[in-house]
Amino acid sequence: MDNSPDLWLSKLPVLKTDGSKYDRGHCIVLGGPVASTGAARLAARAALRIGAGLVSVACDPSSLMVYATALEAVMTKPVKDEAAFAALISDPRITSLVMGPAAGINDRTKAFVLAALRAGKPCLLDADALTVFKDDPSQLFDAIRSPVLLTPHEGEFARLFGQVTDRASDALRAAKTSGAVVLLKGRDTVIAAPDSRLVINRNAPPTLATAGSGDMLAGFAGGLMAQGMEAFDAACAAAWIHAEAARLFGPGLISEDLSEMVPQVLRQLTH
Ligand SMILES: NC(=O)C1=CN([C@@H]2O[C@H](COP(=O)(O)OP(=O)(O)OC[C@H]3O[C@@H](n4cnc5c(N)ncnc54)[C@H](O)[C@@H]3O)[C@@H](O)[C@H]2O)[C@@H](O)CC1
Ligand SMILES: Nc1ncnc2c1ncn2[C@@H]1O[C@H](COP(=O)(O)OP(=O)(O)O)[C@@H](O)[C@H]1O
Repeated sequence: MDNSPDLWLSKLPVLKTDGSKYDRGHCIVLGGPVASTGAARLAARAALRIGAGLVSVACDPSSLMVYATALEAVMTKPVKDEAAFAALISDPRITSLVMGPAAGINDRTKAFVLAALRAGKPCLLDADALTVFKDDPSQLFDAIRSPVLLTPHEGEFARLFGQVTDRASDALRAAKTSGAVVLLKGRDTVIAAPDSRLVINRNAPPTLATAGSGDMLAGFAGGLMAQGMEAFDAACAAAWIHAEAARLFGPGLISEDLSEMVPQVLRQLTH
């Protein structure tokens, strides 16, 4: 089935007139090391723009100053180790986690992902949060119990599930194997659920082939999950909104522009 707003428009978060920011969810984005903070910052901004009430970047104390000076509405939380991270996300007001964009391919990222999955929070895993399991993908699949969305590009997909040959059937197989919703990125993005739901997103322009656009997509989907949207619906909505934002912006797009186009896309969708 092709993706369109008909599939998820009625499930987009609706604001309570007397609600507070806490009613709109709190998304935690895992920050990376000091030399590569951009990807998590893009994802955090995207999560905020799509409507999460609060967004925090959780990062090592050594990179805190970079995040703290570069971010305004997004908050920062220093977490020195896995125990500190587990304590942070145990707060019931934390409603989703986005992990992976430039997080680092190392044991720390792996331990934090496993801690997040143990906590049972809705999790979006992308980029390095997938690559860290390339030597033992079953360690990741065995840990998946909560609602999880995996958002690999074809290179990341191959590390966990093998080379892509048929995008739709490979994504479905991956969703069943992992127990997670799988969003396989590309010109046409395939979204597959373990219960065999399958949607193909076809409105993406080639201007999206630019560094960081996948990080923005992660933030959009994670931000919708923070507001209570189910992982599959959040993936479909995020993929469509991401592509529509790029289409409306037109030539010269850089990833930063995507979050700034969200108000226009949402206005068109909801009026
Ligand atoms: N501003 C930033 O800080 C940015 C940081 N990024 C981070 O940089 C790290 C490396 O990301 P990469 O995406 O380069 O991934 P990787 O370095 O993990 O993989 C790239 C390799 O995968 C293979 N591949 C196959 N299909 C591919 C496809 N459709 N797209 C890309 N590669 C494909 C290629 O062999 C390519 O060399 C990640 O942590 C990522 O989050 C990127 O997101 C770009 C922006
Ligand atoms: N040729 C293309 N046409 C349309 N969309 C594309 C094209 N190439 C990449 N994209 C989209 O751009 C995004 C790239 O994400 P990703 O590969 O993770 O990049 P990055 O790691 O730089 O963020 C994905 O959403 C993907 O679907």
